[in-house]
Amino acid sequence: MLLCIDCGNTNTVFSVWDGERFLATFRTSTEHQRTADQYFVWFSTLMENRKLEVAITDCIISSTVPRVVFNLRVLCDRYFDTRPIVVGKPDCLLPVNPRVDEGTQVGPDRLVNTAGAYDRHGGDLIVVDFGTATTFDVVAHDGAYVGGVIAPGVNLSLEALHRAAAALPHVDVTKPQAVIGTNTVACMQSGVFWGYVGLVRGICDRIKAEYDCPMRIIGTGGLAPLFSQGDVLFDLIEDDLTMHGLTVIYSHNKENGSI
Ligand SMILES: Nc1ncnc2c1ncn2[C@@H]1O[C@H](COP(=O)(O)OP(=O)(O)O)[C@@H](O)[C@H]1O
Ligand SMILES: CC(C)(COP(=O)(O)O)[C@@H](O)C(=O)NCCC(=O)O
Ligand SMILES: [K+]
Repeated sequence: MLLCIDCGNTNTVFSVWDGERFLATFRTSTEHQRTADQYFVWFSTLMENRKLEVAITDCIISSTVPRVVFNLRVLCDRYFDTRPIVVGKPDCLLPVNPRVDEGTQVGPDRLVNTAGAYDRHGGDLIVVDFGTATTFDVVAHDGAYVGGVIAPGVNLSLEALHRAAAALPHVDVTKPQAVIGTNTVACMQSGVFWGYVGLVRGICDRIKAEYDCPMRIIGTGGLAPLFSQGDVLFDLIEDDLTMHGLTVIYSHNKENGSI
C-alpha cells in the first residue's frame, strides 16, 4: 500500500493508495515542529477510526516546506520500514524533466500537478492550483513543466488586508451577492472574489496568447469550485490532481528501477 504525502505551506495531506483508488485521505496543518511520533499517532488513529487495517509498504512525499521532510522521513523509516521518494530530490525521476532557467528549484507541488495533469489529459495545459499561493503551471505538448505564474493566495490576500488596515475585519472568501458592496465585509468579499476571477481569467488569457496554441485549463485546490461560480474559468476541475500526480511519479520510479 502506497502512502502519498502532499505537504503545502498551509496544510499537509496524507492519502492511502491501493493501486487502484484512494482508500482514505486525511488533512492536518503544516507544522515543522511535528515529530514522526506525532504524525504516526494522528495517522494511525484516523486509520483505526475508518477501520482500515492496511500495511504501508511505500511512500512518496511532495513538500513545499523543506523543513518538514526530515520528520516525514523518520516516520517512514521508523513506522513503515520504508525509504520514501521525495519529489524534487535528485534520486526521484520525473516522467519529463522541466524546462526552466538553470538553477531554478521548481516547487515540487507544481511538478506533481504537471505529471498528474499530463497523465490524464496530455499536454498543452494550464493547471491553476489555489493553495497558500495561487500557482499557474504550464504543461507543454510533451508533458514538460515549462514555467508559469505565482500569485498571492486568496486567504493570504484577505489576511494581508485585515492585518494592514485597522478597520478591516477578518473575513472568509465567498461569492458576494453583488459587486457593489453595501457594508465593509461585502466590499472586501467583492474585492477578493471578483479580483480573483479577473486575475485567473487575465493571466490564463495572457498565457494562451504567449503560448500561441490551444490550451485547456484545469483548476485544482479547495477554492477552484468557488471561483468557477463567477465566470467560466476552467475546462475541468479536479480536486485529486496532486494526489494523482504523486501516484504517477511513484509508478514511473518503480518502472524505471529507481526504487
Ligand atoms: N474548500 C475550501 N474552502 C475555503 N477555504 C479553503 C478550502 N480549501 C482550502 N481552503 C483554504 O485555502 C488555503 C490553501 O489551502 P491548501 O490548498 O491546503 O494550501 P497548501 O497546499 O498551500 O497548504 C488555506 O488557507 C485553506 O484554509
Ligand atoms: C509557489 C509555492 C509557494 C506554492 O506552494 P503552496 O501554495 O502549494 O504551499 C511552491 O510551489 C514553491 O515554493 N515554489 C518554489 C518556486 C517555484 O515553483 O518556482
Ligand atoms: K498545493
